[in-house]
Amino acid sequence: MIRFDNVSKTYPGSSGGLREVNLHIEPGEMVFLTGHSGAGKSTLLKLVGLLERASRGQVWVNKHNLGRLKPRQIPLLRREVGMIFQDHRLLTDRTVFDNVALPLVVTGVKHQEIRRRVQAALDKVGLLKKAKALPLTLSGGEQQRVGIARAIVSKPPIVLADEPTGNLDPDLSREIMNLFHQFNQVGVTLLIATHDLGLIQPMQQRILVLDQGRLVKDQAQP
Ligand SMILES: Nc1ncnc2c1ncn2[C@@H]1O[C@H](COP(=O)(O)OP(=O)(O)OP(=O)(O)O)[C@@H](O)[C@H]1O
Repeated sequence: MIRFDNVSKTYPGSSGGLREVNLHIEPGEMVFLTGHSGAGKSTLLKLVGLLERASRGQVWVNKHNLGRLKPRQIPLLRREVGMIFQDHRLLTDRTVFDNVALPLVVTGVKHQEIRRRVQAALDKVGLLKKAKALPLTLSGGEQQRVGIARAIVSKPPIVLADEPTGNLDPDLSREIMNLFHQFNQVGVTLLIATHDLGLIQPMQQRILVLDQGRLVKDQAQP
């Protein structure tokens, strides 16, 4: 589902990035990505989500070689990858419904279908009753769940999350992890970057460790 062949990423004027990363994630896996601050976790996710391009090597996502994508194929790939960020990135002047609907609106899905799918996504994250609320009237955990609903509304086979529990207390963090686990149970491939080892160790999933841009450990599911 996700493959890195000798992938390096350099940023102009920075020693950070990724160095010769090789990696293979099968369909339906749930994988955690960890490592010190600046180790390259966000960079790796951005390469999968096409927010950055590799400097060397090949990134494959759902059978597409990202270095060879034609411009018209980019929106298609974006629909196949849902992204969740620590800071939610919600539009504060739009309702919860409108925020979740956004990925469908930009790809021209019909009004009725949008309604049905947004309701289904909000139901999954337990926020149907908040559809008309504005994001800033919600708690941090609820805002994060809106971000998750937006990431899954187009039913992507791959979901990436960058520090999704970074601002949440331990109970809410476990709630979010349970949600991810439920998505994984229905076949979604998940790649989740986090510092929070205490949260991920009990989940008994595969853990990848980055150190200064190198993949230094790939610890299989026990
Ligand atoms: N757009 C950019 N321009 C220049 N350097 C960058 C850019 N993005 C990331 N870097 C550098 O690449 C390195 C890896 O950054 P990245 O954000 O991938 O790390 P991270 O493991 O996600 O860190 P954190 O846990 O602090 O979010 C860092 O040294 C960072 O300064």
